[in-house]
Amino acid sequence: MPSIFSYESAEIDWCEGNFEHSAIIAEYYNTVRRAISNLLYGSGEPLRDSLLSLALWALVSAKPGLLACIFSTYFHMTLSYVGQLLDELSILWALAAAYSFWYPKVYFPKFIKSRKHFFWLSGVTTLITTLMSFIKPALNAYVLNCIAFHLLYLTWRELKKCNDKRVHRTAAAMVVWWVLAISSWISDRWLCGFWQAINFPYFHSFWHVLIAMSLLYCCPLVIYFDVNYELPSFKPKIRYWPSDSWFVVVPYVALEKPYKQC
Ligand SMILES: CCCCCCCC/C=C\CCCCCCCC(=O)N[C@@H](CO)[C@H](O)/C=C/CCCCCCCCCCCCC
Ligand SMILES: [Ca+2]
Ligand SMILES: [Zn+2]
Repeated sequence: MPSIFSYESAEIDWCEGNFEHSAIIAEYYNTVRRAISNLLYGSGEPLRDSLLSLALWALVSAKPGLLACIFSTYFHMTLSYVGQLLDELSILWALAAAYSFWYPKVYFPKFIKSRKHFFWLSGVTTLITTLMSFIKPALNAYVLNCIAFHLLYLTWRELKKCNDKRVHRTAAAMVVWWVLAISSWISDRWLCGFWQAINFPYFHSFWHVLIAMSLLYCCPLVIYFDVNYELPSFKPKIRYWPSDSWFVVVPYVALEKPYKQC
């Protein structure tokens, strides 16, 4: 009986051939491109030019989210059962942390009266889903990806109330990158036979870069809406680095204190 740490003991195997480029890295391109997208994921941090967004970012999503990136790299190196579960559970916990801190109060269920209650609800839900993830690990990634549809719904509701063109541009970019990312993820899972027949089994490695790009736009949006709800004395602005005129930009949140009227 192979150990849960053994190479290729995971319930999932991606389209890329195993050990074709290295004796110790099972999926070379999935591992390398994962590492590159880690840099993308981390690169947005220094551009947040306010202590508040840095603190929030560091406190909540950067650490668990970066753990997801590290475990995903380990998963592709080994394709082990432990690697798969660490990858998926770290995403679950990163999402749970992000929801716990940043889910707008206006969307709380009626029986939830405070952020503290919502923390408890998130914690219990995360514990139950963590235990359930061991039942059929092959389904975990599909369930996790469905969370993106809830994020799309929340974005749609917030954009209906917002007239800031930059916010709309950032949300549109986030959705475009996510559509490209999820298309690559599904293509690798369901059309692997075709891609292997034409010797091009790299769509999952594209997923890693594309989902990192989508998150690069998602996180400033989340912080923007959070500041609007939680810090009404500040005026959040979405800005682009290096400048608006570039096609691919790194968005970040700038906090402008409105001028005192008196
Ligand atoms: C108020 C809510 C705020 C939410 C902010 C979002 C915080 C995101 C935190 C963590 C997400 C990390 C996702 C990176 C995944 C890297 C690991 C990976 O790719 N693993 C794969 C195997 O290598 C595995 O098959 C993937 C499993 C599913 C990943 C699900 C991603 C969650 C959805 C992220 C939302 C993207 C934003 C776009 C919304 C339209
Ligand atoms: Ca493979
Ligand atoms: Zn992957």
